[in-house]
Amino acid sequence: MSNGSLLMATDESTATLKEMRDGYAEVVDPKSGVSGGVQDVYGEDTATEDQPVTPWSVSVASGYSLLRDPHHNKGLAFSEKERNSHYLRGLLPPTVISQELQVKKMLHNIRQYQVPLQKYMAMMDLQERNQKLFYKLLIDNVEELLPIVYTPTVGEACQKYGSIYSRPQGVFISLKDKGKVLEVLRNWPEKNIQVIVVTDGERILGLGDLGCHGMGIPVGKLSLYTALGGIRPSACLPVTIDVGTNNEKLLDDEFYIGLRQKRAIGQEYAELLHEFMTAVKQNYGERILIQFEDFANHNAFDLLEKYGTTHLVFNDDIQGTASVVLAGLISAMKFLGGSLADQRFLFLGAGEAGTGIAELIALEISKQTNMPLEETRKKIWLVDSKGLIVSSRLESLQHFKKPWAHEHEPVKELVDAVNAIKPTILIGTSGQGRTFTKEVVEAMASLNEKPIIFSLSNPTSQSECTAEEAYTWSQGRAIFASGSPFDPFEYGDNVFVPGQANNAYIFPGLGLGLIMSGAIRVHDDMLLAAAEALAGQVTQENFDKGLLYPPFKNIRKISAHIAAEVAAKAYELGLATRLPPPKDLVKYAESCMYSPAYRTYR
Ligand SMILES: O=C([O-])CC(=O)C(=O)O
Ligand SMILES: [Mg+2]
Repeated sequence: MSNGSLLMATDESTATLKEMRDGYAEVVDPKSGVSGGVQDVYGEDTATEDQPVTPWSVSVASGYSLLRDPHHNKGLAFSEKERNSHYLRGLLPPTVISQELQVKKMLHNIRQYQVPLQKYMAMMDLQERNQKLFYKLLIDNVEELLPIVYTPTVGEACQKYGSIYSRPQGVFISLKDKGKVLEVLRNWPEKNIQVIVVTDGERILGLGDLGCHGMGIPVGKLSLYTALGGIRPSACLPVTIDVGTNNEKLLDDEFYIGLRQKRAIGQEYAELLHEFMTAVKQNYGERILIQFEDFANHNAFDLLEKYGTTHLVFNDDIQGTASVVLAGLISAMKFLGGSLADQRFLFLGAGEAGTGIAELIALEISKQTNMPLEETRKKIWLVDSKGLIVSSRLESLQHFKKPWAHEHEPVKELVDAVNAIKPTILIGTSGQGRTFTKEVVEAMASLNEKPIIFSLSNPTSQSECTAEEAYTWSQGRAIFASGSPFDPFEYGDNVFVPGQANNAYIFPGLGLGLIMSGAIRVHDDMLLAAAEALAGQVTQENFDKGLLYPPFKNIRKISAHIAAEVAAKAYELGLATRLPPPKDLVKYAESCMYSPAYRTYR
């Protein structure tokens, strides 16, 4: 499966070919010389528990097996010549069609489904059947299909993963594999992995602990690595680390696919994670990119800190989200006037996304103004489940919240915090739907001519408010963006197109930039560079429609620009190992991108 050659000449396959020849010799009747018959040639029927057989197969990508190999299958698009030379004659109906027509047909089929989850399943099915067609369809129709393979539908898919499960995707590493993680990785058919997205399923989007069913997230994120960032599918590895789940509903669910036990914590957890991190580097080398995704706060920050100095790691929820939000704010400043240093920021939610964004904004302002970070942080306030984070709470705060405990009276409710802090920018990263109430949005609108409101929690059900609510309650004055997509909304004479402030804008380009430069570490300056590159792609025309981000339909071009800036930063910081640097980084990024066009088989 790993390459285009027809025969995989591994030691194993040579051995099995020999067995096949031996087996064949037995069925030739020595007297008549006639072969055939009903003999159990390979001893499979007569095998017993103590008489094992070899489950061998010969990996020749032709004929029937070619049609079932998702990397090479082209379905009805196999040409006459290919059908002749690859033993496909008769295995396909006579018509030969183009990939374009196949895309048209699939899109038509997918549109027939009323239920998004059915569309998701049809897409997953296509990915398993014909990988190039899947990516061609996704790339050519990214705005329509992103909400299917990604948020919000992927959230529902994870919630129902056990019921819709048909074929395993990615690599599952559970507590049972302790001591054998390297072996597990070696079972994966592809050897040249460049990027891993890994979750432990404890905080899937804003949906909480979904345990092993979190696998939908690494699978979805990596589809975007390929579709949006052009990383080859064979270089992408989705991983779920199963240490149990504390979700009682799942533990009682007969279709649950994971370990039925409470989550391992402490040393047991740390040891499995460490074995994984070590095995990954041992198996794939120093330049393998590991993206942590949807870990709970208590592990996410620790893992990033622990492995940030030894591995090429990046936490999408902390750093990717931070970079995309900063990009939106940079473009808001460009069009509204003013600078980030003039703003007051209030967050609802002080977890990975909230504190990650806050820190990157503080860093950017510090770079822009030469003010020390401790000072720029004071422009940023966070509210968590206990209210405004203030210095009187310092003792009891988790470590990642401490930098945000400023001098202030305690304030319990968000709306009171809005009135007390008077933010110009309100950002929701709480994972709690409907927390930007009418009162909150109205308070923002009474304080600001153009209130900037970001409802970032995913999927749509967890969004702090809807686009309609933000525009209506602010009388059409809000500059709004959300983590999950909302349709354009008509208000008065205007149609507002809400921006999607989702890390999907950043991680594919960031990943491509890291990979193409051979970077060995992720640096905060690369996140700033990515944010600036993304903001640089927003036009006046986009902004006039209410968009703080460029449309997703141009995402490959956008990713190439982000990749180029990230790679440039990697070279500048001395963190790149692919030398010498290419002359034109944007062109180089584009030239590295995977194409879903069919190849012609000789
Ligand atoms: O997956 C998404 O849509 C964005 C994200 O990382 C999250 O919400 O955890
Ligand atoms: Mg995430």
